[in-house]
Amino acid sequence: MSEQVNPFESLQEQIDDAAAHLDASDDQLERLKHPERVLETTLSIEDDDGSLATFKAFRSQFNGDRGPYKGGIRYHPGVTRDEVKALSGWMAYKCAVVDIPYGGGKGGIVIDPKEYSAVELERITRSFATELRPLIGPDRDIPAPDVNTGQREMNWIKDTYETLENTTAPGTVTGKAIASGGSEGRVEATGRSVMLTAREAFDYLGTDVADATVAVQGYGNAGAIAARLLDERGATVVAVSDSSGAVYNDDGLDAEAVKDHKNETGSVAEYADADEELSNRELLTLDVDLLIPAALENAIDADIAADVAADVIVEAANGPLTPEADDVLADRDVYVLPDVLANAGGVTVSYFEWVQNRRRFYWSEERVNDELETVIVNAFDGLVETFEDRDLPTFRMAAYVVAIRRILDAHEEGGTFP
Ligand SMILES: NC(=O)C1=CN([C@@H]2O[C@H](COP(=O)(O)OP(=O)(O)OC[C@H]3O[C@@H](n4cnc5c(N)ncnc54)[C@H](OP(=O)(O)O)[C@@H]3O)[C@@H](O)[C@H]2O)C=CC1
Ligand SMILES: O=C(O)CCC(=O)C(=O)O
Repeated sequence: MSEQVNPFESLQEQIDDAAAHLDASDDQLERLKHPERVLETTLSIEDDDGSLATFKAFRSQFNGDRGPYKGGIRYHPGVTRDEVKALSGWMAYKCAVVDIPYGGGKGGIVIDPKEYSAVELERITRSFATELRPLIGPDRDIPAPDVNTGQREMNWIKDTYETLENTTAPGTVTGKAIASGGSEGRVEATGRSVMLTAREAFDYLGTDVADATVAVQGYGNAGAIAARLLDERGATVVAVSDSSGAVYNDDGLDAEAVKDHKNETGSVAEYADADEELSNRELLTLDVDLLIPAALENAIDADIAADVAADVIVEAANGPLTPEADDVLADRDVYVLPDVLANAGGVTVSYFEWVQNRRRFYWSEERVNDELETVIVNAFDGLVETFEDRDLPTFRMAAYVVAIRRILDAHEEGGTFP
């Protein structure tokens, strides 16, 4: 991955590009290029050997014009302040694209969780939750899972918050286990919106995703579930990867069996039914119909973009293309369905979870999936309408035009507090 591209600068460049297509002043747009506030803190815990261990951690609250800040918490050694700021901005634009009543936030801890025991991770998470407590809450800022976090971490955050506040407030955090007030369908939601976006995109282009060959980079929550749902629809998933490598089978991989293999061994590598192992670059430049980057930012730079052979890219990850790669792919007429639409299923079902928590009334999985489909299809249709009516260069630009207008409208309606 190209280290030198700063995701926060990429986000700001995207807003600058959108400016040409918007009726908004420079000052209005400047406000939408920076977070409203960022918490930077150092967590310290006693590790299993009794020594002190410290970790840098961040929470960025980007924009709250449309509702409480909302977004995941990432555990990764590559987390930086600027990465978290960028991810919080993409959350604000994403929530506006799918028109759910949230602003954008994101958090992260600089840690490789694979190096710590479950007990240590619980201490670290509870320490972070304690630092976050004054900032979060069901009407302030609502964390959720991201890379290397899931139900377990969300349950710990909820429990810490509720204990310190002496209350029950399950809507303080989403992506919880069902027994802790989670929603049916949340675990699958991000992969489901990737599948729905791919389905709609192929339909728009006059083909059927069921006939598509697919490569997926990243085999965690977003990537593995998108692969499974596409496999179930009849698409042929020929290649998948994780941080240890990539596997390929010309006749198609069984997405669920690859996941079982990864659960057993920790990696997709050496999956028995693979014809061959590929490098990361080989996977990203495979001659497939659909490429799904589902790992981290900057996975595809201009150099790789020049060799991408897929017709359609659906961004499951946040910010997987550098701005230069975006330009190269637009010039080459590769259709890119942007992250702020394609992976918005996660935050959409988080919104459903929050609604259910507030009403203390829980929905069936069928209802969750139906309502998610309506949100994603409506957002897709709105984006296509803007793309065509305004003759915009990319779907990403259409998404920013829609989202920025919605955020500015909310801000203007709110008036000015001196
Ligand atoms: N979880 C969610 O609800 C949402 C997630 N997203 C975005 O989706 C992306 C993935 O998140 P998520 O699936 O939750 O995270 P996970 O931690 O569940 O999975 C991340 C996957 O990416 C793999 N990976 C990491 N580095 C590389 C690399 N260099 N090459 C190939 N694979 C790599 C990891 O490999 P390994 O398993 O070997 O570590 C893992 O399989 C992120 O951009 C996230 O922000 C967006 C919306 C919602
Ligand atoms: O579910 C959520 O609130 C946010 C998920 C997330 O972090 C993302 O969409 O990038």
